[in-house]
Order: sequence, then C-alpha cells, then structure tokens
Amino acid sequence: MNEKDMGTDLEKVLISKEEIDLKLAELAAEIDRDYAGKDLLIVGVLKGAVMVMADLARALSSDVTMDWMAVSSYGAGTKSSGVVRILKDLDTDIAGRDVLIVEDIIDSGLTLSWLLSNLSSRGPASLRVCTLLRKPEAAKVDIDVTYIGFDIPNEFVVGYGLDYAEKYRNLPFVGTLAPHVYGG
Ligand SMILES: O=P(O)(O)OC[C@H]1O[C@H](OP(=O)(O)OP(=O)(O)O)[C@H](O)[C@@H]1O
Ligand code: HPA
Ligand SMILES: [Mg+2]
Repeated sequence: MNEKDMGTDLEKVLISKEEIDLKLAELAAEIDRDYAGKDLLIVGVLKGAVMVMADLARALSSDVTMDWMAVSSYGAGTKSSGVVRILKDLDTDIAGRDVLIVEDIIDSGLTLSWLLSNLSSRGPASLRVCTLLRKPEAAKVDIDVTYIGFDIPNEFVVGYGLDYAEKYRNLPFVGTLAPHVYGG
C-alpha cells in the first residue's frame, strides 16, 4: 500500500493519485473548452465529491463559482437505499445558470437521477454531470453523463472522498476494501 498505511483494510489500489490527477487535468481542459465565455456554476455533492471538486476546480483555467449540496442515500452500508435526503440545499438560485454537477461516483445512479430531476425543475440554462467514477454494471437507471473519469468494475471502492461507514475518505487514491472489513 502506498502513501498512507491503512493496514490490512485495503485489498488493492485501483486508481492511483497520479492517474486521478492526469484524468482531472483532461476533464478540466474539456470543461474549459465547452464552457468558454460562460459563467459556469459547479455543484459538488457532499460529502463524497469534496476531493474531486477541490482538485477539478484548481485544474480549471476558467473562473467558475462553486456551490454544494448534501444528499445522502447510503447510510452506513454498502448498498444504496434509493431514498435520497437533502441534508443541505444550494445557496445559489440556479434559474438561467449553466450548472455542472460534480460527483465522486455513479453506482446505481439513483442519487444522481433524483438530483437531476430536482435541479432541472429549478430552470437552469443547462445542466450536465461530471463524475470521477462510474460502475456501468451497477446501473439501475440510465443517466446521461458528459464528463467521466473512469469506468470501474462493480466492487465497493473507497478513498479520494469515498467512504465506508465514514472512513477512508482521506486516502489520496481509490482502492478496494478487503471483504473482511465489511463482513464479506
Ligand atoms: O449511484 P448511487 O448508487 O446513488 O451512488 C452514488 C452516491 O452515493 C455516494 O454518496 P452517499 O449517499 O453515500 O453520501 P456521501 O457522498 O456523503 O458519502 C456517492 O458519493 C454518490 O453521491
Ligand atoms: O463503491 C462505493 N464506495 C463508497 N461509496 C459509494 N457510494 C456508492 N458506491 C460507492
Ligand atoms: Mg455522495
């Protein structure tokens, strides 16, 4: 294991910090190009997207504004409950704004599907999604995602914002958890 010693909890590093940095630089260049001349608002979905937001925002050359929404659908387990709760709403009125939702992961897609319908009802000029990770095999709903970092296998991952029972978010890479940690 590199960078931080997480003992035997982690099984393997799936995506290294270097791979994440390179990918975010590519995505930022695309976003800069696509929104040139626009007044983009990026919306991070707390808490998982904190690292992606922080690093993506710094990789962008354009001026953007940032806001946050907190929703939760996972609780302490490894499965989405499908019930999404707003824990913190946006401070910004997004009517007429170009909005880009930034996520750490699309797993079942239930969180984002709910969020997209919630935010689109507020009348943004445009609404798109950027996610670092996506699990194509886990999708329960089809979501149109414009900016995707990595498609990953259907395994529970942690690190770089992603948690298991609120732990491991501060790992600088994305890794898989050893089954004994979650009783697998
Ligand atoms: O596609 P889905 O199956 O809906 O899963 C993806 C969502 O689940 C996680 O958030 P969570 O609700 O666990 O809260 P957190 O961001 O605070 O960890 C993750 O950060 C995504 O927001
Ligand atoms: O694989 C995952 N890991 C951590 N949090 C998550 N939320 C959805 N999928 C995941
Ligand atoms: Mg989240």
